[in-house]
Order: sequence, then structure tokens, then C-alpha cells
Amino acid sequence: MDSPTPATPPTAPTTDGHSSNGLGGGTLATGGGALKTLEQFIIEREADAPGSKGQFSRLLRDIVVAAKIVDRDVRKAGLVDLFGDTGDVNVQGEVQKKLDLLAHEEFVRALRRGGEVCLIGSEEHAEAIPLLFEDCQGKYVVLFDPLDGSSNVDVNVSIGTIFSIYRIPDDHVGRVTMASALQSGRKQVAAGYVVYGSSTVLVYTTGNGVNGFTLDPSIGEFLLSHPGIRTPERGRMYSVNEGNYNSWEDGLKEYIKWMQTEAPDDTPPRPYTTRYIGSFVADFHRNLMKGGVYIYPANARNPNGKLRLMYEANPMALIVEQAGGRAETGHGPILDVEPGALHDRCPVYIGSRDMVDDAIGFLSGERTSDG
Ligand SMILES: O=P(O)(O)OC[C@H]1O[C@](O)(COP(=O)(O)O)[C@@H](O)[C@@H]1O
Ligand SMILES: [Mg+2]
Ligand SMILES: [Mg+2]
Repeated sequence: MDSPTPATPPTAPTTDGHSSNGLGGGTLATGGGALKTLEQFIIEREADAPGSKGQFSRLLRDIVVAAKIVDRDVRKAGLVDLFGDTGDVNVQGEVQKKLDLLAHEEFVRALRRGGEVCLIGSEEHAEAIPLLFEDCQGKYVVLFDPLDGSSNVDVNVSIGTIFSIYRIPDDHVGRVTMASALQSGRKQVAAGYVVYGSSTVLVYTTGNGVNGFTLDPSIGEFLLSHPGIRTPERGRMYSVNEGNYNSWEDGLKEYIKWMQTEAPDDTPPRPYTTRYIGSFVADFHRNLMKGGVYIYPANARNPNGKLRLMYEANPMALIVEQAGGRAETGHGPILDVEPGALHDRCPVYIGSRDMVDDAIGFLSGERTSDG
């Protein structure tokens, strides 16, 4: 399935957004039927793509191999001295965790070995890393956050990996440069994330719906546990670091005040519930499955927000739009932002469509907490 075409905006939700098991999002495959492996799923999808030469499938498999190795290391981190810092500060100005570096190296190794990628960009490396110099025809750019939720690494709280995939633009073949990685999120050919939590789940899209796979450690295979994920139009939870409240713009303060105001007759009744794990990938996954909104706004300390556009905001924005949700900067869709640099940051309002609508309504001043 060579390079699916850039994502098409999803059609209106086909399901009612609520599955028979009460969870939002996709239907959990239950019952005795053997679950499809990710490998089988990829091969089937490859068969759908006319004239494919298998490059994209091989790339996905390289990512899956790296994810399994990182999963293994995350689960034994406390036993093999993988907790703690490397002592270095990364390009973000953050103290680098040993697992940040390990995960970075695992993904670079797997993508280099696979041979389908010309250029990679990582949160843990200042410049984009060229892997191939010529013959980049039909090859890919992979941008990734090797370990998301670094502040939770040493305390056994869910963390993850986030990845975004582009094709090398045809007019860049033969002269691939850093600029080849700087494409707007709309041009992604695929995006995904892995959550290393109570179980290990990989969720991805190629612009044709969203599917989730759970790693069965007993066989070392990802199995299709969440086919056709749709996120509820509205949930009960919001995720934001309220410690930054005083540095927020008034519209956001109004929105959060409205969420916290008693209104039992509202549908759904207010107040909403706050859930903030401090790992974007984990907060995002919960909200995707159950409905909710995650916000990392601009604030005094981070005038462009904290999250990185190319390997945190863009991939999650593609996934949430494909699942029927919405992803905004406060000034327009995240996927329409033209990147200027690999580590650009942007404000993030992402999740259930009606809840992001509410937030944008308050930010623009159209709505106030008095009604
Ligand atoms: O501690 P804060 O300011 O709330 O930031 C938490 C956010 O920062 C992040 O940890 C940033 O990602 P990294 O851990 O990959 O640097 C997000 O996962 C998380 O949502
Ligand atoms: Mg991150
Ligand atoms: Mg990270």
C-alpha cells in the first residue's frame, strides 16, 4: 500500500458515536473470533491499494518493531537502571530522560534498517536526520516524539510514542533537505501513537478511518481490538494543567469556569470532570475513546503553547479529525498551520467536536460563562 493519498476529510460519523459496550469510539471486538493481527490488517489494506509495492507497509512494520522494543524496555525500566536522566538537555531545553534517548535510538535504528525513510525528525534531535541521500522517489519522512509524557517516566504512569508520516514531495526527490519535512499536517499520509499503559495500544490512521490494536504479550502481536474508532461528539472530561490558570487568556478562564459551574439541568449536566495525566498521548487516548477535550493553550511562559506542531499536534489532529473530532490552535485548524521549523510549537484544543466548538466559542468571546 504505497503512500496512501493525503488524508481526505472524514464524512459525517457513520455510527452514533457510541458503541454497544458503552465506551465511545470503536467497537471492541469481543466473542471467540480470533482477532486480526496488525500484520494481517496492513496486508489487507495493501491489497486495496492499486499498484502498491509494499513500501508503506514495510515502513509501518518497522515502526511496530521499534514500538515493541520500546514497550519491552519501558516495562522493565526500573529493573535495568533506565530510570532517571541522561544529564543532557535536549533541543527543547528539557532535561533528557534515559528512556527519551533509548526510544529515540530504537526508532532511528528501525527506520534506518527498514530503508523506506529518507528523512526523520525527532523531538530528541535538533536537526532532521537524513537516512538516504539519493533514490528517495516514493520514500517517506517520519517525524516522531519517541517518548511522550517524559515527566511520568519514572513513576509508572502511562507514556507513549507519537508518529507522523509524509511522502518526500516529488519536486524534492534528488535534493532532499530539512524543508522536505516541513509540510502542513493536511499532507500527512499517516499518523499514529502507541500508549505504554496498563496494556500497550497502537492507534493509527492513513486518512481512511482510525483503528486501534492491543499488544498481546503472550504472542507478541498487536491485535485489532478497536476497529473503526469514532470519538463521541461530547464527553464528560476536560484535560488541562490548571496550574497555569493565571497566565491564561480570559476566554479560556471563562470556558473552564463554565465547565466547573453547577448546572444539573444542562445536557450533559455540569460540572464536567477534570482528568489530567500529564502525558498528552494518554490524556488524548482516554478522551478519544470516552469523549473529552485536551487543552494546552498559549500562556505567559509558552506564548505558542508547549506541544510541538510536527510530531505531537499534527498527528493527533489527523487522528481526531478522522474519528469525527476537532483540533484547533484557537486561530484555526491545527492541520492548516504552515510549519516554519521542525520544533515549532502551537496551542492545542483537541478532542470531541462539540467540546472544542465550546472552547473556541469562549476564546472568541462569542460565549461567556453567564450564557
Ligand atoms: O507539565 P505540563 O506543563 O502540564 O506539560 C505536560 C505535557 O507535556 C508533555 O509531557 C510534552 O511531551 P514530552 O513529554 O514528549 O516532552 C505532554 O505529554 C504533556 O501533556
Ligand atoms: Mg511529547
Ligand atoms: Mg517526548
